[in-house]
Amino acid sequence: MERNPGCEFDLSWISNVNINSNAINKSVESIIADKILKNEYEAAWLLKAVTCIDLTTLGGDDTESNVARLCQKAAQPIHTDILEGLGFKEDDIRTAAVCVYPSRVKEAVNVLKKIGLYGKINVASVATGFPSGQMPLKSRLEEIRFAVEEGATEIDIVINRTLVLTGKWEELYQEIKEMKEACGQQVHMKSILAVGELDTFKNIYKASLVAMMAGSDFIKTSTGKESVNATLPFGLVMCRAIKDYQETLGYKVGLKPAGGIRTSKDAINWFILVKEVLGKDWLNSELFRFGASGLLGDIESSLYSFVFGRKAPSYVFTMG
Ligand SMILES: O=C[C@H](O)COP(=O)(O)O
Repeated sequence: MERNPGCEFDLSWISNVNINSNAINKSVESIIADKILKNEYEAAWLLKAVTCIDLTTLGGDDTESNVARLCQKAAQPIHTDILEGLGFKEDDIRTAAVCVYPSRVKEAVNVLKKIGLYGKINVASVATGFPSGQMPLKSRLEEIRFAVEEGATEIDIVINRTLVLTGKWEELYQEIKEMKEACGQQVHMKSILAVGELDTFKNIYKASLVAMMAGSDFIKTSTGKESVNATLPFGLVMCRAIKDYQETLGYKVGLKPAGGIRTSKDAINWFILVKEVLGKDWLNSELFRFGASGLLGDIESSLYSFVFGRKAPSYVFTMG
């Protein structure tokens, strides 16, 4: 798949945007309503969801050992007995990435290299003054370069919300473009819009387009640290921007909902939304990720119930 190279900044594209909030909320309700999946389809979707997870730890108390555990869990996210019950082998399923702070990147890289999975499981790093983005541009760019040098294969930048809220769209474009350049050719860039702080659906749509014009490989809803994070209405607005961008320029940009996604039901609802609005092409880790620290446990527990026909005992799952 050809990656999004971005395009020139085009103010006229974002100038005449109108979004009806009620219509967005109603559309989400109708897209999600009545979609009852058969159990076996649900199990298949949940396994697919696991392969789309950026398994995340972004705590002030992160250490080398919990990063190592995160990487082990990313390598074997689902208990072997459950996988066997579903007809899979131990190493068939792994998460798309682990996601850590820049200072923890090298530790993740070392663990993944040791178990032979560096390059198969991505190492994503948040950067650019995560979560607020309120740092001088120079240090935000420096942070990207540091994470890349440490071995990050994906960078999750946070956009400067001040520029959105004051309508400085071209400046926003320039900043994100510089961030993309700092990532280099190989490393994929996800742009976190922090939608819960952008005030209006219109701003979310515009920020999505600007981030794509500046060359983002993915647009991501949230840092997980805002008071409102990944909601389906925000997701619908971002999906529509992705679709408009693809219809206009021909490039497919990925979506990463992140923040507060905790349950199997949440994961399935996101898949339904993306499938309905963007189509099946988006239902894989090249174009879709869940940023989540706590989703995996619930998915594993749902799959356990599917395979063994009873609720999982609490001692079975220890993390994620
Ligand atoms: O980028 C990922 C988010 O920080 C994860 O948020 P979460 O801890 O609410 O799952």
